[in-house]
Amino acid sequence: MCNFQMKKTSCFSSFTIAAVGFSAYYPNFHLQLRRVALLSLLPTMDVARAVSSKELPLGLDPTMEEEYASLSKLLLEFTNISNIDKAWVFQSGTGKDSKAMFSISQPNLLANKKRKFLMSAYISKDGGNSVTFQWSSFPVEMSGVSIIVPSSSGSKLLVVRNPENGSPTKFEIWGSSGVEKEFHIPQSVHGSVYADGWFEGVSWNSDETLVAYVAEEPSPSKITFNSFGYKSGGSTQDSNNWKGQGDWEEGWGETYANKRRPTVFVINVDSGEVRAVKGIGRSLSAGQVVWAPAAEVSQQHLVFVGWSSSTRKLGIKYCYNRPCALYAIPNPFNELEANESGQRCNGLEDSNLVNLTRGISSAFFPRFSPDGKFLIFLSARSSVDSGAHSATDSLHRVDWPSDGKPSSSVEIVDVVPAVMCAENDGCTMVMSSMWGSTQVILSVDVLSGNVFRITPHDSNSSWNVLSLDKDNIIAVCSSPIDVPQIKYGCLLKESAASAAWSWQDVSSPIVRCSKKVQSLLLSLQFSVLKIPVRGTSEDTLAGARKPFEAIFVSSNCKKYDSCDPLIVILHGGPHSVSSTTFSKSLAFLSSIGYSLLIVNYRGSLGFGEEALQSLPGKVGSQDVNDVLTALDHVVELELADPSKIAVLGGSHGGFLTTHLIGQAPEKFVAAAVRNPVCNFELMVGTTDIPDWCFVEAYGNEGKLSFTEAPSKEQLTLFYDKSPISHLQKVKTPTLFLLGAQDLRVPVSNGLQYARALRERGVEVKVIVFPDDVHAIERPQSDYESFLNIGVWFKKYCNGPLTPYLLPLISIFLLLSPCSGIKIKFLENMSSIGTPKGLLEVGKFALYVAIPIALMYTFANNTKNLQRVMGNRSYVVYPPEGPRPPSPEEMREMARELARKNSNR
Ligand SMILES: CC(=O)N[C@@H](C)C(=O)N[C@@H](C)C(=O)O
Repeated sequence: MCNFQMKKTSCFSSFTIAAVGFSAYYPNFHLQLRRVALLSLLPTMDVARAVSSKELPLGLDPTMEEEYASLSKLLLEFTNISNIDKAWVFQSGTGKDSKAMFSISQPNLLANKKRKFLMSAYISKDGGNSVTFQWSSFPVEMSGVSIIVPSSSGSKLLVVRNPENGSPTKFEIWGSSGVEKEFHIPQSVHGSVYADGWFEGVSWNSDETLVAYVAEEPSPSKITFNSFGYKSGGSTQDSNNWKGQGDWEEGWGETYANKRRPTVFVINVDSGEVRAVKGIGRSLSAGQVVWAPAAEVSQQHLVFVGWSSSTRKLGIKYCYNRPCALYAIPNPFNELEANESGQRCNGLEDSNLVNLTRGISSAFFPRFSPDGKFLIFLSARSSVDSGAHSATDSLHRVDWPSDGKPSSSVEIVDVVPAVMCAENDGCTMVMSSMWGSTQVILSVDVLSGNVFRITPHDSNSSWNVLSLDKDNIIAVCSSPIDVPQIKYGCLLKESAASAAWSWQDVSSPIVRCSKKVQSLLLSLQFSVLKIPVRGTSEDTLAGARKPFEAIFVSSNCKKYDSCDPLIVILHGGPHSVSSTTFSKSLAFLSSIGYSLLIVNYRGSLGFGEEALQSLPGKVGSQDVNDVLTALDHVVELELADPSKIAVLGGSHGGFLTTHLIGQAPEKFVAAAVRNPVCNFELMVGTTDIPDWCFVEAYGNEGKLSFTEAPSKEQLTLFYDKSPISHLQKVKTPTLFLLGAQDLRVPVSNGLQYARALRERGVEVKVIVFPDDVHAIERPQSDYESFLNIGVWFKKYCNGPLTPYLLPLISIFLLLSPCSGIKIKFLENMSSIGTPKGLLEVGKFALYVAIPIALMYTFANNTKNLQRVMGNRSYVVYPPEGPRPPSPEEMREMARELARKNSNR
């Protein structure tokens, strides 16, 4: 097994490779007072507000206040669950045992930041395949830390603290007994170190004396004015002068507002000297830097990814379709070559800069094999060439020259090409990757391209690599109903073809949840449903005819005769995927009495390129129909009650949600959207990715017709394909959650649609988060969003009166109208043998039977009982009566249904 590590998301689609120091680090949030602008557009609420405006805060629905309070408590318990972000393993001197360090995060709601901490464990092996983890007693908080990266020997730890308010960036070098060195790098040298998970790259060289990293270039000097006008030469700012703005410079869009160009620096960790890597022209944004192997340290090169931007920089977040290449450049501490570079290039590209991947439109996540023989990288060329923002990635290899001197004529070998049509033959992919709706761990032989799925084939849970411990794997496994669990995987047989892995549960104190959350999760079940495609045409390629998937989460203590309300959940992109990974917010929704139908409609990642590419040009129809097909499927299986269906989606998922309430207005009792795309025509002129509107609306030819100045005809098509064109039919009450700083789907899209619904008298509630971007994931905003989603759906799916209705009707029937019948019945007792008497007996039986049946249904419906009596405590009653269908039974029912459908 190759002992270098790669991981994450979607081998059919987008792999990412996580080596040391490269993963989802959360930017250092600034402490802010929460300012949530809440704009209620609900006309019917005005009366209620008039009554209780003194007592209730703005936007709180008086009829739902109790619900709001109880759900807010439960949501806190879900929110507090920790997340394992990364792990590193260090070998002990004896080589037998090892030590692991885990980086963990947890929302800190009061500070509105992520709390980050480290937890260590000593791993001892018993000689067989069994391991024991001895954990440190407490985690250690890393406050104000942007990045931590241990050196490969594990003897040094780099800690980077990014500046707030223009102060210097702090670099700390820690040893086992404390801080050994601390360096402050002023803004005149560079700005913040990139810690975004994309441009980000931090790499120790082999003798652990230098660290290469990516940071914002220093601010350019600005034009100065004083009371005489323009002042040539500039000066520091004081009360006698002021700085002009100068030219506006394009940025990389969403989440990169106000970030300066990423470029490469190297710091000497002994002296603290920092050198910018010379020779990278201004038209290149650089990221993901790593050291290349070399026979001598003085000859070392750096390899990095360069994104060229001679024209407009289009948004790069979630967009793998931006062309990029791998470059090699000499180490700036190699005096001779660096000085020559500096003199030669003068800010332009240098002849020492070698483009290693000329023959391919995309190359990123470079990693070297431990023996230094291979450079492995990913390519999103399917995305670049088609224009789809994310598509099926491929894996490539370059044989690194033995003299360590890179050349642009290296041959690029395809190790794992993009998968066109997903097959179920068991071993198609690489590393940690999406496999349909589940994330699996795969191993690949980079020479032969052989790929093995090494996580259990019968597991519907999602698995992710955290770190390698020599040839063993530390992984994390979770599902919609199981919080993340650490697993330790050992290779049982070396023979690659029959590679078998044993996976051991590692007990850990990290991901603990409250007893209440545990008991709620125990009452849930989930399965992955295969949904047969409806309405294909002759042009539909094989990969787009295959069933797509939906994850179905439901209560396991429910009876056949009643269904919980269902929330249809729709991911964005559209080329992303909802996996079976644990999600705190979705687990919260399923725990408060909803079934979830999480649809991976065609176009999602993880199902092969043909299925994915079937969507561009057909958004608003093919994806909408897939969702309706999935919905009909669960209704036919009697897993959902068609009168209690809500829908929730963000971004493109919000596009689908608003399309669904317009195109199928009878089907949904409530909807909630997060930064929804409601109007392409408006979006195309305001978003950071106008090319996305062209590709999704027109299909792949949209890549060619993309222009910054759309024609009247193009704008008309954009309107016609948008949810706003179905607005007149909408009647579903809809909750809008909007981030005011969203550059991807600017807030105007959601606001325009919400205002138009209000104008038509549809119930609408809008919450705008003033400091949030597209993802609305700052802790307080995320919390308030899902609390409101829970309450909104409660209000419309099972409003406060619903659970009381059955017993009320029963009592009414038993007591009032029945009395007359009872008297008549008694009066007619004498004539019981006559037809008239028999009629009265019949009527009497009916009037008694109906309420008794209603009461019986009500009493048997443990969920209703729970809602009436247990809303505050969330007691889960043990199941009574027949068991609900198990996931396997559900699958069998689905197969049966598919057989019936195909016979029709
Ligand atoms: C490419 C992209 O950002 N598309 C948006 C419209 C979108 O749907 N975004 C996804 C990634 C989201 O979930 O926010």
